[in-house]
Amino acid sequence: MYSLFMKRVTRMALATKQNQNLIQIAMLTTAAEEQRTQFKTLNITVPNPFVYHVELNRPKKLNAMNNTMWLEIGKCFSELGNDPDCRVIVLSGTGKVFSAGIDFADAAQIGARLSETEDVARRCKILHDTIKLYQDSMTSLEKCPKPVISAVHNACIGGALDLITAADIRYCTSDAWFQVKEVDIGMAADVGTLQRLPRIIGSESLVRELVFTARKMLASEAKECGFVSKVYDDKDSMLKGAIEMAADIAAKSPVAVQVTKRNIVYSRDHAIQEGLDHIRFWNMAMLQSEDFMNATVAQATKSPLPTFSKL
Ligand SMILES: CC/C=C\C=C\CC(=O)SCCNC(=O)CCNC(=O)[C@H](O)C(C)(C)COP(=O)(O)OP(=O)(O)OC[C@H]1O[C@@H](n2cnc3c(N)ncnc32)[C@H](O)[C@@H]1OP(=O)(O)O
Repeated sequence: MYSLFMKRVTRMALATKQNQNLIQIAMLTTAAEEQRTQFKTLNITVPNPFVYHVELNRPKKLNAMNNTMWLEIGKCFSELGNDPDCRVIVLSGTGKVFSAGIDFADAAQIGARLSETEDVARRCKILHDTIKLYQDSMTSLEKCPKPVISAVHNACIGGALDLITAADIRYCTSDAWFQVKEVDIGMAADVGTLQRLPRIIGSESLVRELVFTARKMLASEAKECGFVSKVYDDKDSMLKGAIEMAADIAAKSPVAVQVTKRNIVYSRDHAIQEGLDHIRFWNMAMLQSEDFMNATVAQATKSPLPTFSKL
């Protein structure tokens, strides 16, 4: 009699748990729906609990980055950075290519504004503010404490390469190619590539070759030099792999993952002792978190990974 009662209670508890999971996915989908409608150039979905998929979404223009897209990337990553329902972000592009870089039509509009402005100081202000806005847009990926996995297929040119240098993890398809195209349009790259690329690929010589010549780097070379960590046969398998990796990270303590990201970014830009000081101050607080206690007990007792509350 008692065991029958327990079986019923267990079944009810499981059903409640399943319902809770369904409710959670439904709530996340609604939140993503709200975000999706908010953006004109980005498509946002939630393929797994806590995993957000952001797609550059101007396929007819090969996801060229117009002013709206620069603005929306910054807004999107800063909002997801603060959203407790989001723990990891996969970034990809819809349509034929990942992105053809800056939108020429929008760049021409900036040119038109400049030509209407007579004074050099005012013209400089227009350019300064535009470059700053675009820089901040790219840096929003790095400032977002949630890991960003970029998944590139086919072309990734100019501004698009600036974008993925600010991501945490880079995957691509075997047909992907990368091009620091700026010198070919008569400018020095100014929104992140020159600063981040040398820190991603070990060879300064290769970086300089790529930025001075604007030659294409194919997927095989990108893998060989460590720019991407995985190459997939096609886009479907890449997105599946990226989302699986994201789900794996999302199951871990958000405290551990986010403090890790903040500190790896900080340590890249500081001396070793400064990095050590930084993490010491973070962890004198974070090691008191329930996540640390629960995860340590689970590891020590060979129990499954606990579930962690939202952060
Ligand atoms: C403050 C400054 C901050 C940042 C600066 C960044 C600098 C850069 O990003 S430099 C890189 C600029 N981009 C390029 O040079 C790439 C230009 N595009 C191409 O070379 C080709 O389109 C391609 C990627 C090789 C693909 O070729 P193909 O398959 O033949 O397609 P297309 O017919 O050329 O293009 C289809 C469609 O997309 C439009 N388009 C492509 N690229 C852009 C772009 N960068 N800006 C605006 N529109 C673009 C193209 O015009 C076509 O549109 P239609 O309406 O069908 O004509």
